Amino acid sequence: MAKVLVGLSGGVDSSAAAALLIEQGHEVTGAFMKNWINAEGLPGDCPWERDLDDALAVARKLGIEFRVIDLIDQYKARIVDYLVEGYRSGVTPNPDVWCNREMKFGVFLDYALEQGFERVATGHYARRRDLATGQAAILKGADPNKDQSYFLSLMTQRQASHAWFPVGELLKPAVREVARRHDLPTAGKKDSQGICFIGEIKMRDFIRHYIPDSPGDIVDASGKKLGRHDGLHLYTLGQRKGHGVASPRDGMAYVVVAKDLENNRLILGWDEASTPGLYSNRSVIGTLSTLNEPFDLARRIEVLPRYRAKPEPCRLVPIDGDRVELHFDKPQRALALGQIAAFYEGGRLLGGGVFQEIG
Ligand SMILES: Nc1ncnc2c1ncn2[C@@H]1O[C@H](COP(=O)(O)OP(=O)(O)OP(=O)(O)O)[C@@H](O)[C@H]1O
Repeated sequence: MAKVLVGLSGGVDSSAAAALLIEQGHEVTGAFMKNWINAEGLPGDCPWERDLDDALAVARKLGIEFRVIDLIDQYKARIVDYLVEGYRSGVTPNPDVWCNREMKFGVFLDYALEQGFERVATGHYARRRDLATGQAAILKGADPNKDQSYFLSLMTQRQASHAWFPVGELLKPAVREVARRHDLPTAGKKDSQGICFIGEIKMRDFIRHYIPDSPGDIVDASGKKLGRHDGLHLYTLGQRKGHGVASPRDGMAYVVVAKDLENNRLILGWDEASTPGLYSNRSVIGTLSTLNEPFDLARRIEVLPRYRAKPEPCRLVPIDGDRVELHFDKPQRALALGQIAAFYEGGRLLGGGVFQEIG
């Protein structure tokens, strides 16, 4: 039996995680992290109060202690600032990955350990295993449609050793069944959308609140003007929609192939393999983080260059400290600076890093 602090988000997954731990005989406390309360009134729905009510109702139903932990300042410093800085500098940040490392298994885990808990559990779809070496490994979740191990790819061994993911062993329908069995008010609640904690606020509205528009020209590779953009930070490499330029070629879309930061120009090209800049089979990965041991470079591994991507065979070559060269077997479309690469061997998560150079 262990003393566990469960992150109750007010969703069905974390509710079921708490119920499963109780069934297994652990001493469970629930906690809601108050990270983002939309104090600045951004447009969109930020349902944190509803989520807090739901989390409290679940804890009551399960008969467990419930705490609300105010992490607003830490969330601002560790996630919001990172997000805004990333967009300001023209890269594509991934707040969900950083949130696990910095918040749920960062500040929240530190709080839990200080308070005498041995573990932090969440409703992530991932599996944790004890290795013969005494270390903890993270595997993909049992439900291939829900696997969230990608978001855990920057976690450290210390963090993983204190983590539990009870619903990761189950398929989603079975998770809802656990919630129904315990008559939890979240059993039928629909899955949340939007970025970590910011609820249903659209990323574009979020960015616009912090970074003023900076309009400029949209051009093709030859420099011919195709239209106007609102600011380079509002576009992502490979983006097909939202740039407002209709393609004159049947069945062939215009996509974002580059950002010319110096001249504030957005460059579009055809969505095909021969378009310069759109496909690449080499990149530099920085902030490399490994879960169990440094990568054995002789081994063939796979990488997810983004969430829900297909695993791609790849090879790593060390550069220095926490940087490696990543070579894909096949050229990849629209790799974006700032995004996270998650490395796997079969179903096991090896670690991850940040795209720092492409091509
Ligand atoms: N505000 C929060 N307070 C406490 N824990 C949280 C909070 N937000 C997320 N978590 C924890 O992190 C897990 C993954 O978060 P994510 O936002 O991906 O939720 P989810 O997959 O929609 O799960 P859920 O159905 O539990 O909301 C949650 O299952 C929960 O354990």
